[in-house]
Amino acid sequence: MSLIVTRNLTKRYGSKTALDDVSLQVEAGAPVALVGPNGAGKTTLMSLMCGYIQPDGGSLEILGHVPGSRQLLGKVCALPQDALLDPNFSVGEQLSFFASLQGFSAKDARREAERVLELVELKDAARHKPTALSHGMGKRVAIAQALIGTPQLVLLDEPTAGLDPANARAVRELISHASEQTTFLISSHNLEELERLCDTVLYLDKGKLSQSLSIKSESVERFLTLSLQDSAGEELGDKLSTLPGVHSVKRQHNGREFIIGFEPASRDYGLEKAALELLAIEGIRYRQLLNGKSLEDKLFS
Ligand SMILES: Nc1ncnc2c1ncn2[C@@H]1O[C@H](COP(=O)(O)OP(=O)(O)OP(=O)(O)O)[C@@H](O)[C@H]1O
Repeated sequence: MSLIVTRNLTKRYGSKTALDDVSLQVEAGAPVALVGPNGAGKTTLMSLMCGYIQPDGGSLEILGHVPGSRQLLGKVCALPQDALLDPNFSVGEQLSFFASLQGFSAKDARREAERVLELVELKDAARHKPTALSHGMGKRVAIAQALIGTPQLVLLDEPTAGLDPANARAVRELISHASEQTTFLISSHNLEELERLCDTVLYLDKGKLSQSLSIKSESVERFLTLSLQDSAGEELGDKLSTLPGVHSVKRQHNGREFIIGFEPASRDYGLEKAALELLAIEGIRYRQLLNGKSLEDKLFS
């Protein structure tokens, strides 16, 4: 059974249509990205999935049930963008309480709190009050809260917003790790991060699902993305076009990036070598040479 199915899902706030006829299907598995500009309807879609608000048209089912129904208790969890814990109780007490709300006995609830804190590598934080935690630790605790009871679907809104690179990486790693049991739907503006984590991207724009693409299924072999330290002119594009197997070169970001399309048959790393040799001859310094297009390019080119 599909994890999420929406058919012609529509939500209005007064005269504003926040979600417009959205039909999509998500299967359980690797994390799914939900992207789109500000006001595109991402939070609205997540709120509908949580059952916090009701649709005005169409249908939405999670694991075959209407959001908010008893059958989904403990199976769907959400980490809102600004999840807050009560400053008056210790982290362990609060997580045990949330576990008991899901039906765990008092003893099992304490164990479950310990288990999820261990998952986010914050076992020692159990006795601390939330005010004693750094922002990054607080975010990890909130994710631990979302993992109580090993739900089948966890909705994450900007899970690494405001985190330093080390904490952001820790959060990404724990999402990857927990993905073996739980499917994450991640709303974020950080495309680079989503690309690392997710297999599928849902792109909302002005309330409409304008694209749904599988990042992994697209052949990553047919493009190279060359990023330079400084910008280079069209001449570099012309020279790259003459390399064996190249069928297109797109210059972008004021000449700081070139997307090189090439024939899959020429996939023997010869092209990478030839491109790097060309840069060396031209005295052009590069930042990186990546296989495939960035998610940004896939969505917007
Ligand atoms: N409670 C509300 N009342 C009226 N309009 C709302 C309400 N919530 C959202 N909207 C409007 O619905 C549209 C979709 O908003 P939503 O918050 O779902 O977008 P979003 O994609 O999450 O945006 P962001 O990336 O800025 O968080 C916006 O135009 C927003 O102004």
